[in-house]
Amino acid sequence: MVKHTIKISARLRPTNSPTGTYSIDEEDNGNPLLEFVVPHNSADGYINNKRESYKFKFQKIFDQDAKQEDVFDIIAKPVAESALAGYNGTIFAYGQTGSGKTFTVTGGAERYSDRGIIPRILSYMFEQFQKDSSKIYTTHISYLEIYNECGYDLLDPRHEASKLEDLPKVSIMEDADQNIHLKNLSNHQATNEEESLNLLFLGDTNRMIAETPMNQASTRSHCIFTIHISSRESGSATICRSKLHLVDLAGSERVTKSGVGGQLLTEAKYINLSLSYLEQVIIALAEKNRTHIPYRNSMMTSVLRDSLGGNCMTTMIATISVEKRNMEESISTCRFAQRVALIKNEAVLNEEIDPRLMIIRLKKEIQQLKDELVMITGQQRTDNLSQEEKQKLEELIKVFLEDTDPEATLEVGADMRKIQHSFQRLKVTNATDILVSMLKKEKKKAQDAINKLNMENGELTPPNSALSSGSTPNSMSVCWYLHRVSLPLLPTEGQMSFGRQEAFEIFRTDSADSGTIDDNKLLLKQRCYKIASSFYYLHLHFCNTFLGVTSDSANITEPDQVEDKLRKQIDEEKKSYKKMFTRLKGLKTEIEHLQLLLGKAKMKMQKDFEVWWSEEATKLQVTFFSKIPYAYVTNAILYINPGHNLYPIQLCIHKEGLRAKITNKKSLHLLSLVVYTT
Ligand SMILES: Nc1ncnc2c1ncn2[C@@H]1O[C@H](COP(=O)(O)OP(=O)(O)OP(=O)(O)O)[C@@H](O)[C@H]1O
Repeated sequence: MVKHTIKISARLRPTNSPTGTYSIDEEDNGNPLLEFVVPHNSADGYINNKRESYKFKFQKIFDQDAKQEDVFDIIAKPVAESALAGYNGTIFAYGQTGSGKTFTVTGGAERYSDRGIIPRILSYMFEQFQKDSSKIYTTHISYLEIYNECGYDLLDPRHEASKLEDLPKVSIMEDADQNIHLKNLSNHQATNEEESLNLLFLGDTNRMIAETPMNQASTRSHCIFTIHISSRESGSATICRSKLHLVDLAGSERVTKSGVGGQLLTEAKYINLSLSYLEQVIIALAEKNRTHIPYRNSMMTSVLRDSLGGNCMTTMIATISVEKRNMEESISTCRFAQRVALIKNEAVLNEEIDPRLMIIRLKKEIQQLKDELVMITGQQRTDNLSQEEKQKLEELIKVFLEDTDPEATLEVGADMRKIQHSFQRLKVTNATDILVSMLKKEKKKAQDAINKLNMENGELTPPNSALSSGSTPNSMSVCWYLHRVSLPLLPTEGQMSFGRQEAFEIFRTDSADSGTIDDNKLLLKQRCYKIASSFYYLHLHFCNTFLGVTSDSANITEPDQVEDKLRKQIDEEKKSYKKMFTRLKGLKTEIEHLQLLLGKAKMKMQKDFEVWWSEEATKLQVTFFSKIPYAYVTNAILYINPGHNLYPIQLCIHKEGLRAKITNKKSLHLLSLVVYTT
């Protein structure tokens, strides 16, 4: 990774007109200063009558007599070299109309020596490709024009026959890794310098064709000529990919000063807007701790995102007209450059593995290793073990498993197939052991639970526990009551979504009312046991009494004595029955009351939950989703963490954006939001 700030240089356009006062001080520690001197209180109406001198530091200043060759050597060559080494690069020219941007980037039309940065870079690159026989280079070229915030492919062959407005527009697509892809922008392979220059001229011609006196696109559009380079050492699966953007921006003069109207005013507004967005991005990048950079505001900043504050070696050339009348714009251009100089970029080597070549290489390596193995062992190995080999191995494993010596080892030799087979076998054996022990544990747990239940309800549970044996007639009643008591508070499945149900469960446990509900449930359970056991005793007692009465009656001889005894017994039973009946009636009332209380608590909890649920949903919407335009969102999953597990909650898309509902404030944490964009 190479960290650096964007390099800035200035180029002054030669002129025969009267110039303002300016000077270049080369002596400032290798960073020359460009100074403009504006007369104090000038009658010419200069912009600022308070200051006289404006100084700007650059890495390099090219005076009026500078040659195209010098500009290439000092500015463009280092960027081209790093692009060849696999780093992205950008060179962009910024300045007012007529200050020499196109001359610097593309070149003058008259002399060969006036060739600009692009043809010189192409020439240099193909020369380097030829010199370096250790690598295979591939070059593709694209040429994009941005006019009135719309992108056009300057290499589209339909340019000749169609108006600019009728051509398909280039649009920006962004992938999951926020990489920019340009739809409708063609990429043309160039195998030599000539082909690449032809593409450059084709693009420039198309740019000119679109021009009319009213529509001088060259002045009012931004152009990005991109060279895509990929290189690979022969035999290597690693591919190096880099992009080199060469950018000729539209004139930077202000609308108010340009004195235009109609179509030209509209264009000027667009230019000003996109340059102002560029300025905003640059200001944001220069600010410390700024997290949001408004790249998406304009097409140009979106395309140049990597070049500004990203993975790129970037250089800016400020083209300056030193004519007296252009002083204001020149100072403004220099100010812009000073801000750009603060931006830090981190260029990384763009290497990737070609999977196709990697597979071929690995296959070759495997075959070599196999051959070596055959040579060493003297045995030709197949992919699978033979039947005989398997049988021998099984015997070895059996002996190993049966060996009680903890130090015992399993010797299968240096054969991966045998090692894998042995592991597989041991895994199966181990899994069976684990399953058996799990089953035993579960069985014990179940038995313990039954015993515990019996002990807890010992006084109420009848002898020969109805719960465990299920053999007495009363066990039915006990089970029925238990079942009724343990009815779930949650609405049934289907009434609530999975996430909502989970949320409600956690809300319920964390709720202040939850204790009361649980207490009531316990009480209700106890009452139910009581009523069930009372029924049981009543039943037993009745049977015993009846049996006692009938068995005793055989020994009684005196009818009136028998009658008396029976009457007394019946009276006793009546009393006892009445007592029991009153007790049961009380218990029934208590149970009914408890059930009502439970129902009420359940309703209150559900209501509280609904209020809290909608409050949280609104909060969440405001916090997380208000910034996501619904048009970009097709689907989203929110992961929440109730307790220890992750639960995805499906979100719904509404007209005004995304809506998500999230649960319990105490124990749920928002972990991540996955948004799939169109
Ligand atoms: N360094 C230079 N040497 C000689 N001629 C130059 C130089 N710079 C610019 N010119 C000439 O000045 C004129 C305007 O330059 P150019 O078209 O490059 O300006 P520009 O900034 O690209 O303007 P626009 O914003 O309209 O595209 C052209 O005729 C060009 O040849």
